[in-house]
Amino acid sequence: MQDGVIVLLDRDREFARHAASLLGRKRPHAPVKIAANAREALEYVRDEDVWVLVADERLAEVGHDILAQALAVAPDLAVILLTDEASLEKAVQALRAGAYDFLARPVADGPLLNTVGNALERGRLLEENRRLKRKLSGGHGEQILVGESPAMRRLRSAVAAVADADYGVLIRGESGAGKELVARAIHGQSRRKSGPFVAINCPAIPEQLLESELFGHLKGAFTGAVRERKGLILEAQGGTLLLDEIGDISLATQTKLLRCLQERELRPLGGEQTVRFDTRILASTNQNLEAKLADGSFREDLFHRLNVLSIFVSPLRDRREDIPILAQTLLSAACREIGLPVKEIAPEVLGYLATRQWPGNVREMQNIMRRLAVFTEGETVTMRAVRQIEAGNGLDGEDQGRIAPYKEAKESVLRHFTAVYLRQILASTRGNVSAAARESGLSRFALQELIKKAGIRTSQYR
Ligand SMILES: Nc1ncnc2c1ncn2[C@@H]1O[C@H](COP(=O)(O)OP(=O)(O)OP(=O)(O)O)[C@@H](O)[C@H]1O
Repeated sequence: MQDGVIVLLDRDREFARHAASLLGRKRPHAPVKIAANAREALEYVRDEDVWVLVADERLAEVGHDILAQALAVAPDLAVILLTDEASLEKAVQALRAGAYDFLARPVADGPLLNTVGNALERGRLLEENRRLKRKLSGGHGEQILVGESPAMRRLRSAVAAVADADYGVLIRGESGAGKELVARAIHGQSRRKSGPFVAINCPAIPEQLLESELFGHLKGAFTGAVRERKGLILEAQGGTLLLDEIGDISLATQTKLLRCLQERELRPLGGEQTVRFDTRILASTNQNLEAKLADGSFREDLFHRLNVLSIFVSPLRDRREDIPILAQTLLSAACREIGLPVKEIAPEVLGYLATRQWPGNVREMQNIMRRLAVFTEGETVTMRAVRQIEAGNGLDGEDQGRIAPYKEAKESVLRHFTAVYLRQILASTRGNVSAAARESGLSRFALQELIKKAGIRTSQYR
């Protein structure tokens, strides 16, 4: 993988040329540019993915001006100042002004290579950091309950009312209606908000493992327990645990859960000692628990423990006025998730979505918006795109039902893939083609050709 650019700006042209050739040989992953003056250096910083600027402090004209200007454009830039004398005062001045380091003349090859090498290493770490951040964004961090229908307003008031009570809350509603989001909102508005929020989807865990997931186990507690495990109730210590889809847990686990909720302490599998915990337990279900109470498959005493307070999340069909704002919010989030510019939804699409059936509720809408974000070519989502998506075809589906010849179908897939890929990478490098070339492993020229062919304007991403 290539590093970012190194820019050299020195009044001593001879030294600049020597430094460029030395760095070119010893730090071959970083392109080196010699700037003729401060203005040109700043242009490089603005237009290219510059990681390191080695600048003559005297060329900076008025003191550290170039430093301030360069850092204003690229706050992560490492500026190495070349000073005329090695004095503590100089060093302190430069570092205070935001320089990464300084080198006193005459600059020997060793210190130059070391200092620039360290700055490049820092650039790599920053880049990696940005990459991880991009990956992580789109998590549940700032999600809020969107919607202005009376049902949604009532839901938000209910969340606010129960948030601080610290009792159990049973959150009911159809699948995909937003029960987990409500649980997160309760946690986020409670005094436990700085503690962890943990959710466990109970039916997804095999019955014999659920107890150890919840209460933890000691090493050797059962075959396969090769090391001690804490259990989710303790992992959510100081915070909130959501038991998602509580309806189907076995009577044995129900009994253990009830005891632990009553005593506020638990005993890990294979352990003798009990451990006290301070975790708020919320539960959700899309089932008719009353019917389960009646046929004895759910314990009444546990039901009352979990259901001290109860919140109902209505299905999307009962709050259709929320559909347009939800659709736009979910589409924007999906675009951000994959690093594309935010798209708009055409009015006739909003009209259609508002009348459509939503058996999978908000989750179904989220899936559709994610697909539309990827497969919509322009800035606006049209009915044509929606029809393609709903026909289970994210591609050029003008002739539904027709099987295209292999070559044509492959090209169509490739064209879509390339367009999505280019948009994604340009968004992540904010339209910087050199950085995009580096990240993609393509040459700048090849990338530029692809961009041209796809009819994408890079300026749109700056
Ligand atoms: N009012 C809302 N505003 C914004 N996003 C929402 C809203 N309701 C649901 N979502 C989003 O829709 C998706 C499905 O919601 P969630 O997982 O909370 O549903 P659920 O009822 O817990 O589903 P399940 O019963 O299948 O577990 C989530 O990504 C959630 O963030």
